[in-house]
Amino acid sequence: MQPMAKCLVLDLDGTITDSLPDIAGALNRSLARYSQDPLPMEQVRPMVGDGLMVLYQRGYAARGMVPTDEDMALGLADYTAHSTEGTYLYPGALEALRALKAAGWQLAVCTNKPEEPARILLDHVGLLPLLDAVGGGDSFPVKKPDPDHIRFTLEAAGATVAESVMIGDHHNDVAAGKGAGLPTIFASWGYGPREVGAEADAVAESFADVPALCETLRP
Ligand SMILES: O=C(O)COP(=O)(O)O
Repeated sequence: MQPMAKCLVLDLDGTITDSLPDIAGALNRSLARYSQDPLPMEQVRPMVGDGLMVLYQRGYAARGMVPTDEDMALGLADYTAHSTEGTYLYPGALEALRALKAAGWQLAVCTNKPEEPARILLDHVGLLPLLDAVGGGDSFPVKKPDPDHIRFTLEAAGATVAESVMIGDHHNDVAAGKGAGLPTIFASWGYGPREVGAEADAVAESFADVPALCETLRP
């Protein structure tokens, strides 16, 4: 029987792309509708990781407010329309992912960001053609830290848990990866606190480390 290809499952925000400026921008435009001062980017950073809806709830809570369903719907549409303006790939991402692909690895993104803006962003940075699946925060009935988000994404990629590795910068990524039975890599350049690295099987200091760590974790 043909062995299954190995698969690297990647988180998006804070792992592949620095998306914080556009996420904070959309949140602050939403708050501005209520004449609220913008939240500084450093205050928004730890609010990222549980999807856009939770981000809006956290951002509004910081101003003593609760977003309405309309705020959420407008926020998603506004973010989707502006998600590529100030968002960039982390250094070495394209090179590392091309190298893994050339070595026969499959690549899948598992993000809590809704699938539509995730695909727009991945297309914009030139990664979409390299990917075997994109599992967004609204693609399945669950999202990270639920391990099923990873399992469903792997299934969409035609890959198996037994041959896969997870990389992410957030506790949710490591927890979901471990819960699904994958070895995990902490992306130390992202938004997560350094302590998350202690929960993972390996720590990558930069994208250049990733191909070798994948081969070590799935020889
Ligand atoms: O949109 C978010 O809050 C986080 O998305 P991520 O899962 O790609 O980090």
